[in-house]
Amino acid sequence: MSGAHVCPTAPPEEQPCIGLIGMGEMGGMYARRLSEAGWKRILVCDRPARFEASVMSVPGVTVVQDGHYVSRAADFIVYSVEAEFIDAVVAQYGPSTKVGAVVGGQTSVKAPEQKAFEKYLPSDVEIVSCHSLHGPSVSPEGQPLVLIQHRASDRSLRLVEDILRPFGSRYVYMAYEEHDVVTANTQAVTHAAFLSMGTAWHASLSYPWEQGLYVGGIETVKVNIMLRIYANKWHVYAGLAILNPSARIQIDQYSQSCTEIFKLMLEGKKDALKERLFRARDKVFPAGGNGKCPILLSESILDQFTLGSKSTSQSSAIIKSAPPNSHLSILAMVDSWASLNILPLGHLALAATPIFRMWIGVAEALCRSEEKLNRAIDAAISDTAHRSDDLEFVVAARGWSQCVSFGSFKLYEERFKHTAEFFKGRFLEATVVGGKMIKTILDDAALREKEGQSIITR
Ligand SMILES: NC(=O)C1=CN([C@@H]2O[C@H](COP(=O)(O)OP(=O)(O)OC[C@H]3O[C@@H](n4cnc5c(N)ncnc54)[C@H](OP(=O)(O)O)[C@@H]3O)[C@@H](O)[C@H]2O)C=CC1
Ligand SMILES: O=C(O)C(=O)Cc1ccc(O)cc1
Repeated sequence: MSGAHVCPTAPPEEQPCIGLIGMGEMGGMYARRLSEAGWKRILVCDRPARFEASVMSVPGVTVVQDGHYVSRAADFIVYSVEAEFIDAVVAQYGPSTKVGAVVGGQTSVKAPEQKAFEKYLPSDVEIVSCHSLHGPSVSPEGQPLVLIQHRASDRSLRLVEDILRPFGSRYVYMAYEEHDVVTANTQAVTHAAFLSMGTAWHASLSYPWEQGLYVGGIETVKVNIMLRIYANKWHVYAGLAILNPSARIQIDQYSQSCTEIFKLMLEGKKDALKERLFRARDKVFPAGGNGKCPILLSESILDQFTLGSKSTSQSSAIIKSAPPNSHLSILAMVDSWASLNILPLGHLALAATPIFRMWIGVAEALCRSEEKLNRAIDAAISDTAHRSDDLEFVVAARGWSQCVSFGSFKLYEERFKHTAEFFKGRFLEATVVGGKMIKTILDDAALREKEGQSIITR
């Protein structure tokens, strides 16, 4: 390719050839969006055994047998495969990469990807990696897209920027190492919390929002996101938890924080609990802070996204009668960040995934309100309505932490799929309602950011 900018309105012969290896959720989303943008030379493949099944009639997209056919022809190649397999896949196809091509990967954890690229890509191939910080069903417009100029000229970085520009994402430039620290800070504990919620509710054999528990306001966010995560691919969460060393430490601390807080609850040590949680609150959400407040919509708007509710009047009656919650999952998250001196609020502007944006919004809404925080602490000490769920939650958080520390993909897969199976019948509603909730929250945040108000107090 010449050094000039490339653009999808150019004649096909002047366009770069774009290669995608791995045609699952993210590879498929990239293929469709690149085609919609007008790119006309897109070569894609999945596993050779799926060649026939992968054939699609998307303008500009040609499905080929395997990664060799992609690698030898494409000017920019994105590997969108499981992090667990990136080494094996790059070992297989990397040496076939066209001289002078640029290679990147979509993996959520970059250490194994970097190692594989450095090991197997010929030295005349450049590396500009990427990572769309959102799931495949979220529009990339306005979302962060990490670009990593690792072993590459500015010209190659520009080629990748030009190719991905039609997504309308916001480029965030990072080094490989920084990527893994930032994504651990934003995703590790966030996912551990939702996975543990699912495991705990599954252990109780209940869909609590259908019985008047965990409904309305921030409870609605918990349920919707838990279901959203279990509806996604297990290996996405396994990869970023098991293969990112910073993530492991944080998931372990999360489980520790859950246990210690729960012990204070059982012992009725209200002063100690209060002192610990307020200290954590002050560290993670400092007074005055950056003048910004949570991304979260008002509780009444969130109420609209309650799952399983028959009518608005019925659901508001349920919400009013719902017992107060200790919010162990949220408070343990804030406590674990404070214990590890992590300030994830700082990543909000640059590198927040939609789920992290909402979840830290929930935590901030709880922590910045003395009244809400005191109510959660009172409930933790005196109200036993949620105690058995909290116990299950502590056990679940410990289980996930052990699973990650053992580094077992097999165990992770079994735990994940076992619980996903239990919630399967609720995924459709959660995808529709949760999708609307995410869109409403993100649109609201974007609007306010545009208006220069930044994030809210309402
Ligand atoms: N889903 C998400 O929310 C996000 C995921 N990511 C990252 O993107 C990557 C892909 O994730 P996602 O698309 O969700 O996962 P999928 O499982 O949907 O897609 C991965 C695809 O790659 C295929 N594959 C595996 N080995 C090969 C091979 N040798 N040649 C060609 N294809 C192969 C897989 O086949 P098989 O199933 O048979 O193994 C599968 O079809 C992961 O690293 C993930 O961490 C990043 C951002 C968001
Ligand atoms: O927003 C989240 O945390 C998600 O669960 C979706 C997701 C998963 C993996 C990524 O690498 C990026 C985004």
